[in-house]
Amino acid sequence: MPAGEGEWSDDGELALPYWLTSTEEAANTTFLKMLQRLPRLLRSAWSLAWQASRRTTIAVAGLQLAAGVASAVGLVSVVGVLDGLLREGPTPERVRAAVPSLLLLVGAAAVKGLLSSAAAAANGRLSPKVYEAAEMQLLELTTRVDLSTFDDPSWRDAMERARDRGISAAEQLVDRGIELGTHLIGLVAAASVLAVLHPVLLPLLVLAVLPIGWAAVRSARLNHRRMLRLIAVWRRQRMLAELLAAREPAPELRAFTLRQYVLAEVRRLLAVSTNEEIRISARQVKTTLVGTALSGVATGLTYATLLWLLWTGRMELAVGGAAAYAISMGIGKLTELAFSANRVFEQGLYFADFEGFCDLSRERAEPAPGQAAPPLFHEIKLDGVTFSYPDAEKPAVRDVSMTLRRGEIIALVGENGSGKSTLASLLAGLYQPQGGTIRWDGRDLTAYDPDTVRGQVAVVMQEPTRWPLSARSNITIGRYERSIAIADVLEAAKAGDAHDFVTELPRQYDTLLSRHFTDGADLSGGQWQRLAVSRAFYRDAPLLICDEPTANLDARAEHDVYLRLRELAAGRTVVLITHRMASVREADRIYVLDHGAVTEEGDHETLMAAGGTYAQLFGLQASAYQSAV
Ligand SMILES: Nc1ncnc2c1ncn2[C@@H]1O[C@H](COP(=O)(O)OP(=O)(O)OP(=O)(O)O)[C@@H](O)[C@H]1O
Repeated sequence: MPAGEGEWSDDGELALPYWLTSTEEAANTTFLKMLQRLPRLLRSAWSLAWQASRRTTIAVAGLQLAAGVASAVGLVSVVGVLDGLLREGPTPERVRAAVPSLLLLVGAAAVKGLLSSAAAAANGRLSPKVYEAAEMQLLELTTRVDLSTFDDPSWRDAMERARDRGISAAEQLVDRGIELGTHLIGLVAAASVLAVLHPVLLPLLVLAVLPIGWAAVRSARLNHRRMLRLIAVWRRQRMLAELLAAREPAPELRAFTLRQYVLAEVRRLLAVSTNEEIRISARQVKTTLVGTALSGVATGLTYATLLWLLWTGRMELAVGGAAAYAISMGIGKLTELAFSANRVFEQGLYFADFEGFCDLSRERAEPAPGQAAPPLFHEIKLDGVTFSYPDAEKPAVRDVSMTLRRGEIIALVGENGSGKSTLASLLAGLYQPQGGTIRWDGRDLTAYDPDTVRGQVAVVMQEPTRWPLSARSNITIGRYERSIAIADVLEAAKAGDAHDFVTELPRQYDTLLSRHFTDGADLSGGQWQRLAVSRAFYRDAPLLICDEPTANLDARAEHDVYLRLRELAAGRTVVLITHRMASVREADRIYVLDHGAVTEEGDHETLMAAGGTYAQLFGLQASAYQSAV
């Protein structure tokens, strides 16, 4: 904050954080729109089940529907029993008349019991498979989108929604779809009986259940809207909660006595979601109350009509008894149907999020032209390359032209945020430029399958990922598909200066590098970096990009790595990003970046003689060293 200009106010964020407003898209889905989409969603969920296991899907659907039919037969036979017992005549005769229906009832109940158990067993196998298929589909699409999509917050929100509820919704939708079908069969049975007994009872029955259905659907939509509104809050709260519980930030949290600050932020976020949940829950209770009251009135009306029919002699008592039973069964079935339709509707909303995310990710998937990049190249040429991150106002790299030849070491220097890492990512084929071209031996990179381009590049990232694998795997994942020769692993480890400390680990190369597991070990920042350098050596690619490979290294290790880089550069192209000016001295060509553009270019002597930014930066570091001695 500029001195003397007051204090930053964070009231704005406390009132309505900017990351909350992005979720204001909240539930534009109307009931009718959703109803139209439901058949398609049910189809997609079923196709996931189909992919997961055809036989189990057929078994589950067949058994459940057969159980539904058995239950319907049971219902009809109860009516037969009542009809037999309540008819006029001597009691033994009435009992005899009821026996066939009674036997049918018992048989149907037994068959239904068997079928339901078999269906439950089959479903027990199908559900986890659907979950697995949905999870795999999500991960496959997530890892196929181009890297810049990860910088797009709306895509990440969509991913969060899909992960949070969407995957389980796929599983649920399959289950609920079957349930809906089963209840539909039961309802058809009850309704047919009623229609036969007296047609006027049927519409009254529907009237009794409509309010419950309305309340259930409204309540489901309230829930879904709540999720849409809160998803960004949950995401942030989870991120902070994970930071509070993770090992890596634990020292900084304590060193800066940040505990109270972060806890207060988590509390604030939890309060936002708790208040919203309480608000929604109150609205849901009101909705259910209205639905149940209206339904009660309509049920009363139905029974009143039945009494009226009996009173006026329009219906016989025997039929009246059966009708009373059918009404009660019908209301039961209709209520079940309304609830399972509601569950389908609710899960459909979440599954629509899953489908939406999958569609979005398919749109953002990297184009993969069939042609493979050449295994070797002589020249990489950038021509007017420009790149902006999603939603960024200014390009991170603008109008950059440069040529990199085989055997050269090229250095990129510049202040923080000047675009060096972004340019390196473009060179590595991680991002596609929005303007200009990157050519390998005259061929535009976009003509090649991006994975095959990356296959020719080894990158040492600024913050290498700390893979929770063994030390050996941390090196060999550089070319995981290659069969592992011990000599190659040792050579790469020695080249990256990792061999010595790895041999001091409790299980040497087999040591698991994660403190989260028993017998796991953790490394220092510099040791992780040495492993990353070894991984890049092991990858043995014609283009090596080192984004501050020595930031965490001690002076001797740094010196050794640069010596080896020189050796490695023979026959390869090395791009080096570093703030240590002494290390770039040896580069064949140095590019100075400022606000994404190249402002100076040449070897060390040329740039020193030019007396520009490079000479200034170099002079600053050299004088710092000199004054220190
Ligand atoms: N993932 C991202 N999403 C949005 N903007 C980004 C992202 N990464 C970098 N930027 C922005 O792009 C610009 C260039 O960043 P870049 O990381 O390329 O700079 P750099 O020169 O490598 O910096 P440093 O020396 O600090 O590593 C910066 O303004 C930065 O804020």
